Amino acid sequence: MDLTDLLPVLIGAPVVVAGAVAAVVVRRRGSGARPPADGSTGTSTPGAAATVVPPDVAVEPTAAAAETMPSPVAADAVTAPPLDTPAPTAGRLRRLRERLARSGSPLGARLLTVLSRDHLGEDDWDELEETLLLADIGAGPTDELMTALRTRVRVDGVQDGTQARAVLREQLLALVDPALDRGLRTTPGTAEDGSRVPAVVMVVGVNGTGKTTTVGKLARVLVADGSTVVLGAADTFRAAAADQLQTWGSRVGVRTVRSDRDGADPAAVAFDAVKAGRADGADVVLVDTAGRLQNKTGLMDELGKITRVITREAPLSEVLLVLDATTGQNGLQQARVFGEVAGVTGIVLTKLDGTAKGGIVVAVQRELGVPVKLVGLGEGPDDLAPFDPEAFVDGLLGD
Ligand SMILES: Nc1nc2c(ncn2[C@@H]2O[C@H](COP(=O)(O)OP(=O)(O)OP(=O)(O)O)[C@@H](O)[C@H]2O)c(=O)[nH]1
Repeated sequence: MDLTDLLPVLIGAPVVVAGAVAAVVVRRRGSGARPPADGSTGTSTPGAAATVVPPDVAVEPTAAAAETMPSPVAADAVTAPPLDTPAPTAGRLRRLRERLARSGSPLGARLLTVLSRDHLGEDDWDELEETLLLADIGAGPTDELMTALRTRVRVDGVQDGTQARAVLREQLLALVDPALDRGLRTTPGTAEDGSRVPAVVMVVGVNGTGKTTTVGKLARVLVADGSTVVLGAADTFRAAAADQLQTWGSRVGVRTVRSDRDGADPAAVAFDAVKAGRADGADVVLVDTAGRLQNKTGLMDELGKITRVITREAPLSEVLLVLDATTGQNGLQQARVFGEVAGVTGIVLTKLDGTAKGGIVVAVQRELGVPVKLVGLGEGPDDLAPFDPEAFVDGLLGD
């Protein structure tokens, strides 16, 4: 599958050719490296509930920004570092798939080794089952796959490695479910009064799973495709999270709405972000949230409040749950809780590069009944890819 197949799936918008993207997004090529640690590229106003932080470019402030910014934005532009150019998406897909193939090969290789044996005895079937369970596919899907494989082997026989691969590919693909709608809803909508409202994507999940990083990477993808984006730093629990987000944004010319105080009301920041996005005519507002809530009631209260205030300005288009693929059963437990409290519409599975347990994709989709839409495959700024079932299964099996 190539870029033209992929991008509409990711953002539900027309594909923009690379040259046009560059023209829209980038003034100058940057290093492409990870965001700097200081995040100190914008201005902020003490005392305000939330501050609109301009990107490092001479962008006209929005009405909301103008209320809160103490000095003209253009002053920053003189000394601002150059903007990044997000990696070309065509090359990115190939690179990420190769990485997936490397990380997933233990699963695919082990399965294929067993399945290619001459006569499959019970020990071989046990080995297959164990391999699937160890890869975090989950008990139910493992049973299904075992039954399907046994049937295929009995009916058709598996003569050689090529045939074994074809059978396995078909069955794994069925488990991952290519029919699920994995498109991200990032198209602006219309308010009751007929005015244009941005698509609002809220990102939730336990701390450390990669939420802020994912919001930053996603902003790059959207910007690269020609969308205008505003970020909302509603993870007010950890002060550094707002700095981190602001840094991601400023690298691609995206403004961040944040609070200047630790522990500020996340709902107020989220509201201000959506309001700024609306005033700004942005296409998408991405809202980062905190995940450090001790119990389910607290989580429900906080996410419920954020959702309520956001929807006063614009409906929520997506609630993306970020899960760390390396956490296995813990991740599934988290998924269950967030699924109950947050109305999750899609899953982002991060750190797939750090595990051979790609089977978690299947388990988590089953657990929540919503599709994996994006996968994180590294710490680099462009290591986020739309989840593509065929590429994923091919990655697991190795090309
Ligand atoms: N290897 C790898 N690392 C990742 C990936 N995504 C995120 N990370 C790393 O995971 C760590 C945590 O990421 P954050 O984005 O800060 O996590 P968070 O969920 O926002 O955490 P809090 O702000 O504490 O709630 C960082 O070191 C990221 O670089 C990925 O796909 N692969």
